Amino acid sequence: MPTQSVHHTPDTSAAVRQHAMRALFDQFDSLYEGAIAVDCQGRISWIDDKYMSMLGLRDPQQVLGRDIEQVIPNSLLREVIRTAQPILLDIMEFGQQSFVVTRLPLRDAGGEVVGAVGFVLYERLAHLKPLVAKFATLQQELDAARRGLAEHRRAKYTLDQFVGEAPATVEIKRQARRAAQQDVSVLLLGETGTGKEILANAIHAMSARAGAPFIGVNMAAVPESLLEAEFFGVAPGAYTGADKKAREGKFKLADGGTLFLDEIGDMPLPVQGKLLRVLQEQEIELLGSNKVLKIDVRVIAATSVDLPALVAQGRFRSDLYYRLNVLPIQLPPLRARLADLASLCDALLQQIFERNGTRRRAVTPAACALLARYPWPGNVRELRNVLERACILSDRARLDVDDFAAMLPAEVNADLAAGERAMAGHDGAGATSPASPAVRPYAEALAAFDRAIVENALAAANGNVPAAARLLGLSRAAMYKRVAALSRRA
Ligand SMILES: Nc1ncnc2c1ncn2[C@@H]1O[C@H](COP(=O)(O)OP(=O)(O)OP(=O)(O)O)[C@@H](O)[C@H]1O
Repeated sequence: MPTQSVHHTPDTSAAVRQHAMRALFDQFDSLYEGAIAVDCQGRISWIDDKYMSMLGLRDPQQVLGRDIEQVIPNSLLREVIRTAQPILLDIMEFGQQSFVVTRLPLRDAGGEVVGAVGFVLYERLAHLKPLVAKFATLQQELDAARRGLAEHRRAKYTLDQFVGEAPATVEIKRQARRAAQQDVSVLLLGETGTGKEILANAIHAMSARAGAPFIGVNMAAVPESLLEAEFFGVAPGAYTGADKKAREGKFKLADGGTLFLDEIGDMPLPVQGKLLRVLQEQEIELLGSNKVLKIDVRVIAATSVDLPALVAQGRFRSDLYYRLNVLPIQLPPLRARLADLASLCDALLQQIFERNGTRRRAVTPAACALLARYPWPGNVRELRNVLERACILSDRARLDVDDFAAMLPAEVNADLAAGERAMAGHDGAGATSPASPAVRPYAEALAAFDRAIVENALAAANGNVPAAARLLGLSRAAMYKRVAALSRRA
């Protein structure tokens, strides 16, 4: 078949184009729900009646001349002017509604962008409905994920979860309540596993910041090279080859809430300087940009090391130490509040029961007496580990002395046996005999305990230090320090 071609003169082309434009405009006029135009500075220059009624406005004078974002916060008309490019199809949120919109730049006779016009096409285009429905589902999923994340960032613990009634524990709780009422830095001091993180959570949960996030960073767990990015965030494309997207730092995530800095003694000196500046100025600078962000964060720091000693050695900045040490709270080790042992066992066994779903256990008074003879270098965390292991190894509902004996150093059991013999008068030398093998100078006995505990754990872990640290509920750093100290003493 011969192909037929139609030739148009320039005159007929222009006429067809004009006709098509008119038809398109007539069609378009009945299709859109509202239209708005802005000038080249993003100020509203025109709005039609339909858009006015969608926005609940009566008089155009209420909006004419105002910045577009003041009336339609999510408008991208300014972006259209900046790029001189249309956004042909988009979904724009307005309050609870989602509008399907199209945005076009407006040009003058010379082609210069002099403004932009936006149309709302919502629902008139039936084939967009599945897209809108999909968008609504995704939006709901995103909202749910955001709620979940916010929930996750709330404080996990309250003061009720800080178990104990010993006078020292009651005093700590009193200090925590006071700290919650004051919006100042708090420094929690205490050996590993004494409950510093629980207390930090509880202070946040009782403070005016309770509705905002509680964000924790453990200085010992983040490699030094990543700490700054972790804290302050990264600007988009800050590094070549790195994430092109911006990454929010912990300070930004904690904005309005509390930032918990665990093991602050492990913070490298350069980061200490930056932290001090942030605390003083309450603003952060994203890595890879000179953009400064205002933030409002309360810091609770914690340490298990002697910070003044680090200051004296030049490993911790004294100005930062004073800045953090506004309100210090000293958490005593478990061995100094043995009156809490029974209620701690009870609460921890309840937690283990809830988590593992096995039978609910208790500890006999005799077993509690045995546990009280152990100095607990890993404190409550170690107690929890020991109870958890006993629950795995024993079938008894009431855990007894022999359920724990194998887990504790021989010295603890020997002391108990000697004590029992002495009480029963079977050692031939009388209950108060000074020659009893169990009695020796406190420091010497403690050192022997320490050695036995570490050796015991190392043997159980086949010499693997991190595994032994886990068994004892100690941090790896704390365990390495103990092993080094023992080999120095040996
Ligand atoms: N008073 C307490 N009541 C109940 N549980 C406690 C208490 N103190 C500590 N724990 C438990 O012991 C474990 C260690 O507590 P936490 O992490 O708060 O200690 P920490 O002092 O922050 O330790 P680290 O210095 O090693 O980070 C957690 O499982 C916690 O639930």
